[in-house]
Amino acid sequence: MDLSTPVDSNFTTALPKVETTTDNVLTQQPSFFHVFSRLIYQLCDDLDSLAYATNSVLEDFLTDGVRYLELRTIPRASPSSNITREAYLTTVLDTIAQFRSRSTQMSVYLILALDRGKTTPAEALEIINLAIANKPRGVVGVDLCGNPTQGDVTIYRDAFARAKAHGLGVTLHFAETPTSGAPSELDALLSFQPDRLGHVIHVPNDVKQEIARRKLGLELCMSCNVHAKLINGGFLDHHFGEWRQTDCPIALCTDDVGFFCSSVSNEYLLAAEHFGVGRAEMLRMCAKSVDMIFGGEQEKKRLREILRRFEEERATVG
Ligand SMILES: CNc1ncnc2c1ncn2[C@@H]1O[C@H](COP(=O)(O)O)[C@@H](O)[C@H]1O
Repeated sequence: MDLSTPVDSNFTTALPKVETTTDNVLTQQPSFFHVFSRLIYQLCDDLDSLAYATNSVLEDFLTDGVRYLELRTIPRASPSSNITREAYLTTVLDTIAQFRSRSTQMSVYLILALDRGKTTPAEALEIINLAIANKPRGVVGVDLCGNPTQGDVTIYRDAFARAKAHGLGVTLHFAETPTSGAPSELDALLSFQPDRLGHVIHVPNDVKQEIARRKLGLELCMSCNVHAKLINGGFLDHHFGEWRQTDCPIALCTDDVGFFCSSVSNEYLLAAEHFGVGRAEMLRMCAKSVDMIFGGEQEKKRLREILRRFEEERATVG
């Protein structure tokens, strides 16, 4: 059922299921962000494991019925294993290239992320330069992620300006916690002129209006926000209910399948179950989400055609 969804994902999808507590993942840091630095990155610190994980993620999304994927990763050097940032990125891009040569059903692109609080301004520029250099291999955008309770986002102003100047899409993790929903941070992030925002949870009314005015693409992660207790309440209380009333295109995303154990198709099912999103609205939402992809006009055309055919076939079936 899921046809054309830009997906914010992590390579954790390929790793064994990691149990988390149901405490707030951001205040209970050891249960979430530390799992990356203390467990996942140690399990996945050689290029063979990285290629294996990347490939498994791609196969899983394909099996789920995804037809367009934007995968996101922080290109990380692992000095203990002599892996440079470049080697990490080359391995991911090589794996994507091999996947493309086997399967044309699902288009795959890559977004490179900066890890707030960890990435220095100089490293940020290095990552942006890598993104620019690898546009021909399918890098389409850059993101700011990481622990939202850490770091000053304004140090990345030059990096995002450079990314935009070189035609990369900009998406930002936005207002995941009350602290990272402070007006000064949100103003700074919006001044980077992002194309899309992820999460958008703790947003004051005036900022909501600005986001709606700009019609920014929203990457919403229902399972993540509910299970990680980033929002108060359950699925019915999720801000998807509010954003779907605006003109912003929405893509339902998985965030971390490895943590939250929910595929993209399940995220769409959750929207149907909890918010009564029917077939017509679902199709409209998917069609609108095509406008927010970073993969370019040809991809948009392809996705619109897939949606058109899907609609036609289902109409014929009855
Ligand atoms: C609520 N969800 C989230 N919010 C913010 N940052 C997140 C995140 N989930 C994951 N990350 C960030 O992505 C990194 C994993 O990147 P790779 O895939 O290893 O490249 C984690 O270290 C974390 O900082």
